[in-house]
Amino acid sequence: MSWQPRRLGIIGGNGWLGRAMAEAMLGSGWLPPDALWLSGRTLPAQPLISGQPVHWTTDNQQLLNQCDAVILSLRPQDFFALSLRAENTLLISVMAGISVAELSAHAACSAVVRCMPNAAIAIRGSYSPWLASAEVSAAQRRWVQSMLSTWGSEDELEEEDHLHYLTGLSGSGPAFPALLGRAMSEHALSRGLPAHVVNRAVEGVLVGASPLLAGQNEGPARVAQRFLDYQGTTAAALITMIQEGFEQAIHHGLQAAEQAAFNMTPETMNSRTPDSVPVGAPRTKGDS
Ligand SMILES: NC(=O)C1=CN([C@@H]2O[C@H](COP(=O)(O)OP(=O)(O)OC[C@H]3O[C@@H](n4cnc5c(N)ncnc54)[C@H](OP(=O)(O)O)[C@@H]3O)[C@@H](O)[C@H]2O)C=CC1
Ligand SMILES: O=C(O)[C@@H]1CCC=N1
Repeated sequence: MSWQPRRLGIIGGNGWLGRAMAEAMLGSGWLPPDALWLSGRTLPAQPLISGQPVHWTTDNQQLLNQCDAVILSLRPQDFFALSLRAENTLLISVMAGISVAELSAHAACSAVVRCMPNAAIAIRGSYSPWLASAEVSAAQRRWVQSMLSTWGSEDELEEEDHLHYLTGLSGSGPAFPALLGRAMSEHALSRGLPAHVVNRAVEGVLVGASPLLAGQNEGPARVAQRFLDYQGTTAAALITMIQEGFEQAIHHGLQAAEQAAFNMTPETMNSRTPDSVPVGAPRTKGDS
């Protein structure tokens, strides 16, 4: 038996992720535009999604009344201020750190899905792990899987702790190669190389070479080991990076993200302002 909502809504539809999800679902032809409702606190300057007209509203309750499945895509710190009654709705949250129990209690709703996509939805390359409350039927789960497939790949999880962990690893993950690229660019520029060459060299590494790690190939640990065994210039770089704490820094970063996901309170949410820890100039305990 299959399950199909009459209409799908996205609360926070004009945000970074909300719009990307909508573009993926419409752009792939998976959802017709008249079956999509989007809401925001303000109406968008560009209302078309994938060049097609959809329903926009600033009234979340109107959206809830129209839709049998609703994605919550607002910032976690805005969630508890949201007035929501979604008794007969399949509620799907992409919000970091808000648990199934919190979603269910705040929205008066028992059929709840949490999933954690990432910014690669924009190119339909997101990895989106997800989990569902017991009240979500097998048919609804299959529908969720087919929706997530329009964003990229997916896996159903059994433990919410794993979703908290993956919020850091894969949800935040697209930022990590970007940080690596930034560090490489800064070093090359400081050595006087032309900016256009630096940009193309870094892009060649991050975008051109990453498919070497894809699916059926060797996997990152084997690739790194092959270069270490080669004992050439690459090994010189890798050994120094490892000795300087590269892997430890990654492990600590993933742990920090996991803790942030576990510890989503209005206080902690508002404390990570962009200039509390500037990228490229990490603060240590002694800094003022
Ligand atoms: N960005 C990412 O890479 C990822 C984000 N996430 C999660 O996705 C969620 C959305 O993130 P993101 O898209 O980046 O955030 P944005 O800030 O870009 O978008 C959030 C949107 O929510 C809207 N909004 C806020 N309050 C309300 C409300 N009461 N009613 C309706 N709309 C509201 C805002 O609309 P307006 O502008 O009109 O106020 C805004 O467009 C977050 O919970 C985040 O944890 C998960 C994985 C990856
Ligand atoms: O940085 C964030 O909080 C969001 C959630 C996971 C990825 N981006």
